Amino acid sequence: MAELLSDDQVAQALTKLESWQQNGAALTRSAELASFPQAIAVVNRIAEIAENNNHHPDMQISWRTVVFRCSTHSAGGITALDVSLAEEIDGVLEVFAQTSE
Ligand SMILES: C[C@H](O)[C@H](O)[C@H]1CNC2=NC(N)=NC(=O)C2=N1
Repeated sequence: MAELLSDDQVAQALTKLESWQQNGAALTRSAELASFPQAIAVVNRIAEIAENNNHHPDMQISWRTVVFRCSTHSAGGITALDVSLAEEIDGVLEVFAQTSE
């Protein structure tokens, strides 16, 4: 089972996850996409990644804005799996940001 990260380890991870913050037992970020269809495309791509990794974020869609929340339910907090998932989410968002310019 994935081990909970210490506060220092979370802080260290956040130095490389500039769009993310810690909210209690989760890492969270918000992203505004170019359109609602783009937001749905991002959610679908991340769903594929999450399913492949068997580690799933919470995703709240509000028109073009998606809020992501990464926490390891089985551990009750933030683990390395959440840091990796946040990095993957940032990668997807970078691809969609470039295509919408
Ligand atoms: C049975 C299945 O492997 C587990 O429920 C997985 C699925 N996806 C998961 N996702 C997240 N974020 N946390 C988990 O503990 C988790 N567990």
